[in-house]
Amino acid sequence: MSQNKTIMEVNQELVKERAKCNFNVLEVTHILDGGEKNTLHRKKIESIALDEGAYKDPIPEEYLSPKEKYENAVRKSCLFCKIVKNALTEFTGLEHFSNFFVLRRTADAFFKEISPFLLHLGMFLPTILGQCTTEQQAYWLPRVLDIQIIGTYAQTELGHGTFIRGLETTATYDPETEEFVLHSPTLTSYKWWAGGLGKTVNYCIVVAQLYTKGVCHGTHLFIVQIRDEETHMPLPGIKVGEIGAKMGFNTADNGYLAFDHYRIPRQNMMMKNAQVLKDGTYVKPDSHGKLTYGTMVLVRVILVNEVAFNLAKACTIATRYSAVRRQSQPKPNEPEPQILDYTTQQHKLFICIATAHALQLASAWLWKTFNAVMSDMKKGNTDSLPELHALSSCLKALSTSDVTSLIEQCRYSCGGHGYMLCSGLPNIYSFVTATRTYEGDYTILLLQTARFLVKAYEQAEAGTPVTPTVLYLIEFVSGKRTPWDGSPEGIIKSFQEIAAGNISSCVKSIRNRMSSGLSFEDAWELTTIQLVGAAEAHCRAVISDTYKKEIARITASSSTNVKIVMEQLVNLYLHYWALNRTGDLLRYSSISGEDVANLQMKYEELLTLIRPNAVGLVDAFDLRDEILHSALGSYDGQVYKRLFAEALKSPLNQEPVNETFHKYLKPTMQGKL
Ligand SMILES: CCCCCCCC/C=C\CCCC(=O)SCCNC(=O)CCNC(=O)[C@H](O)C(C)(C)COP(=O)(O)OP(=O)(O)OC[C@H]1O[C@@H](n2cnc3c(N)ncnc32)[C@H](O)[C@@H]1OP(=O)(O)O
Ligand SMILES: Cc1cc2nc3c(=O)[nH]c(=O)nc-3n(C[C@H](O)[C@H](O)[C@H](O)COP(=O)(O)OP(=O)(O)OC[C@H]3O[C@@H](n4cnc5c(N)ncnc54)[C@H](O)[C@@H]3O)c2cc1C
Repeated sequence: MSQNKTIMEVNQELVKERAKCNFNVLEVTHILDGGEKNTLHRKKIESIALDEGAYKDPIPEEYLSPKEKYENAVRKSCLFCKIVKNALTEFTGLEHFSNFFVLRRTADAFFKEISPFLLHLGMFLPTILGQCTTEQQAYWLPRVLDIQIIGTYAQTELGHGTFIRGLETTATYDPETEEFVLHSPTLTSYKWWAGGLGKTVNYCIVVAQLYTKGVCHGTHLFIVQIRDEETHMPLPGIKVGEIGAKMGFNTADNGYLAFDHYRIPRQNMMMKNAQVLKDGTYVKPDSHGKLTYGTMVLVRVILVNEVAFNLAKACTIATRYSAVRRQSQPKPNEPEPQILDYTTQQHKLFICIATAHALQLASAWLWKTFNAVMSDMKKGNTDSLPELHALSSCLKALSTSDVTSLIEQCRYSCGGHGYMLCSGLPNIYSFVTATRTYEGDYTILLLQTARFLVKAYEQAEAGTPVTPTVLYLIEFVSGKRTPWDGSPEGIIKSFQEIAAGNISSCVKSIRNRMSSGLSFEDAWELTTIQLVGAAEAHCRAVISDTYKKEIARITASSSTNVKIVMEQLVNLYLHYWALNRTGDLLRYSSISGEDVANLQMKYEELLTLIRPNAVGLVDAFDLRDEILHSALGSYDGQVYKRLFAEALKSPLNQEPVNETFHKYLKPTMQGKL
């Protein structure tokens, strides 16, 4: 286990916990990394980036002013890139993204909040890979990968984020000069939010309404230089700045951008899908109308992995702390128990461990699906894009929403100390809660999935084939039901029945509303609460099914105890969500009140079974202390020593008496103010 260089003796509570663990921790680490080779590769990159301690801050980030925080984050972004440059240049295509995940994870040691370069690697680079022609890539990629230029992705405007078709920035083609003229006609058309735009980047992908020969062809993507490469001054015709203080992301210099008839060369339109020829002729993409939305789909896929990783961090912190912390005295004359021994604490934490596994595996599966669809699309086949869009939308929505709640649950589980910034939990929370909004708001994305589900339901009714993730609809419309048996497979089946039942209810509501005279749009609108519920139920069934199948596949050759503990976590996940949805189960499956009571008993048994392995399970995430940034969650469990050491760093503790005593307190207390 690679750990922080500032070694303290390991707390005896954790020594005992580790001795109790009955499975091979490294074996589980390999499962989570996708194989031993990946673990070794990850550790190598972590070692290159972290062993020399370059991530360390002279002054803790939280005590810096906003400007100093930003400057420190830029310094460390450059340092990080310098250190991992070789790994960066391996990004020759999307298939090398495993490196990308490792680098993203390692970078957390450098940033308690966010790197101002996040969008350069997270969106600028992937958009160039996904939206540029081969010739354009040959021009831009070396500059991007070598960090000769730094870019971001500016789509959202002050007036519109969700509704992309409503964006107001225009790009009007001028055949005389073979240039596009970018313009921001209103205040609401100002680009708003792009990470790194405020002060860091000199290039930017801009999403704008394309006009040529007097016709608007909808939104397209353009690469735009916004700052001088030597002086970094905004170029004439560009208004750019930072949008101000936020709940998190404060080192990401999210920015605004406006254009005053700003000209860019024709070649700067990203032309993989649609083109504008020299004379202004527009060439439409011949396959799918939403290909310019490709980066959003990719980043939604990536975000499932991202939040799984953040949940792993949060539950590592909270579980280790709960093993060290003792509180209350339920039995007289006995020692105070470790808080991890309280069943309610196990209820708060073990679902977090199981969810981190479930989402990690679902994200790996989604990643494979994404690559398969991309490879089909290279051959001109876009048939599976709607299913990928529906899947990536609901998985992004549900994973970010679940993880946001569970991270907050981890903080609650650490009592008062969880509220300290040095616990690490507030920073993890403020980062993850934003993921629920950006790259497609929760409700919006579930409604996109619902569109797909309603269509799939109609196909199933009509007897036409449906895609793999909605096959369960065929059984449902044929009236076949599986009797409740309480097995893991049975629970998954019942989740599918809940999803199918919910979709069927939505379809009925829409049809009833339309037959009473409403338009489709109005009937749909009035049904949206149910539609969101149906998409959520579908996604829960997909995650549960994938989690169970992937664990069975991956652990087929694992040692017995690893198999057992992994299966316990799968069952815990299934029981937790079944109990959470008893209303739906009673409505759509054959479960009885007694079955619900049995489900509860089984759930509580699982908590007891998992308890001795809890610390081993979070150790298996193999998160270096430098990445955790937590006084509560470090590998050595020296919670109190670390909390006190953090308190001593407070600027208020650098002098015995603060000057406000002489200025205000003393005069007030002496009645002289
Ligand atoms: C390891 C790296 C770490 C993390 C990575 C980086 C993180 C960086 C941090 C922050 C980055 C934040 C970046 C951003 O937020 S960028 C801005 C993102 N914005 C959004 O996501 C906006 C959300 N809105 C939309 O996606 C769409 O506008 C919409 C809501 C889906 C509606 O679009 P539109 O009005 O054009 O479409 P319709 O509703 O009319 O639908 C028409 C049909 O098209 C289908 N559709 C829609 N989108 C897609 C798609 N992406 N792919 C395929 N198909 C799509 C839709 O379902 C309709 O189909 P139908 O068959 O029903 O007609
Ligand atoms: C930290 C952070 C970083 C970001 N980084 C970037 C970036 O780098 N680049 C970029 O371009 N953008 C970025 N964004 C912007 C982000 O993508 C948008 O904020 C997001 O897509 C939501 O859009 P909105 O803000 O317009 O919300 P709105 O659409 O105004 O949503 C407000 C509310 O209205 C509801 N609503 C809206 N439309 C409907 C509907 N049709 N039906 C039902 N309910 C609806 C939503 O569900 C939500 O509850 C970032 C945002 C954040 C918070």
